[in-house]
Amino acid sequence: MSLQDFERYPLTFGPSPIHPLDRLSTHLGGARIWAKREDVNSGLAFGGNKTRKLEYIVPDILAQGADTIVSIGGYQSNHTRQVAALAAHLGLKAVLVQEKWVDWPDSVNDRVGNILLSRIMGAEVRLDPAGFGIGFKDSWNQALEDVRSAGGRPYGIPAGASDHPLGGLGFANWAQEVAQQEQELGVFFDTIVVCTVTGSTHAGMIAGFAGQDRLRRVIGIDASATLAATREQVARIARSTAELIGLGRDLREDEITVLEGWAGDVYGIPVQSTLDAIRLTGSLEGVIIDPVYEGKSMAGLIDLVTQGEIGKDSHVLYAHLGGQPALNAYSALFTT
Ligand SMILES: Cc1ncc(COP(=O)(O)O)c(CNC2(C(=O)O)CC2)c1O
Repeated sequence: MSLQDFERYPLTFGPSPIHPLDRLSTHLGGARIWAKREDVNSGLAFGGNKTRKLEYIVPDILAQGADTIVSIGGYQSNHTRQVAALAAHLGLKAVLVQEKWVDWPDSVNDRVGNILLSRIMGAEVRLDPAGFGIGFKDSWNQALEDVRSAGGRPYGIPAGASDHPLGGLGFANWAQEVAQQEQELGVFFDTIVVCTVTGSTHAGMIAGFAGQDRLRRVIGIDASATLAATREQVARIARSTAELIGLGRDLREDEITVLEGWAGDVYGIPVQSTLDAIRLTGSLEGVIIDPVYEGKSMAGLIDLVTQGEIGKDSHVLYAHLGGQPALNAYSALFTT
């Protein structure tokens, strides 16, 4: 089998754009930094990395004749918002379990940003007091059972669409798309930097790039603050995806890199480096990143470039995976 053997249901406009971040690169005085923009990849409710993953899951949803998609995330989950958009697009129902993944002192957490959008798109939003975790949750299983009991035909998508058998294909395809765009741009991105939480974005990239001729580093920046669990999940999904697409060899340990240091103590709570990265990227490039995910991966990129871990001669590609709607739940951090 190869990636081309898997049906993809297009939800994106086509290849997501790649552009240089030259003011940021000059400011940091090191590698040339570029961004690949999943935050503008689709017309479905601001798109994002999950929309790419869902392209490979839709054929299975349709083949199973499901009438309701059931998924899970935190109150400000970008994933569940993208599932709501997909359900609306396909004419299906959506049941979204939104757990209290972030103990954030703002009264609007469950009323603005992503959860607001999901409600607008007609999803059934179920608030649940359970805390953060990237594994399978009882609340999700219960939601599936409830749909069945009501006579519905549910299709379950786990958190982040990561621990789904097809969850890594979207970003294995992303890796092929990057190789194509490098030809057009006349550049080679020796380093990729990506935020990692439930893992299949990063894992798909690892599997996709592993089959290419030129070696490159794919650096995951942990934003889960549950590093061991995320490292295990990335490795497991990368290996299963590599097998699905017929890589034909085992992945080496050095192909699976998840770095800690920018997640802070708990998932979903920005730390100073997160806020600094958000303001720097915003003020130098007019590019908006969020406090839960991309602000943490950009903080990692900034340190790796300024410390020379990513060399001055490198071209580093920053995966901007979306996430901006959640900023509305963190507005108290940006009052000046
Ligand atoms: C904007 C953004 N950037 C990076 C990530 C991390 O991707 P992975 O979960 O595939 O590792 C998310 C995930 N979000 C989750 C969600 O529920 O939104 C799955 C956690 C993301 O939304």
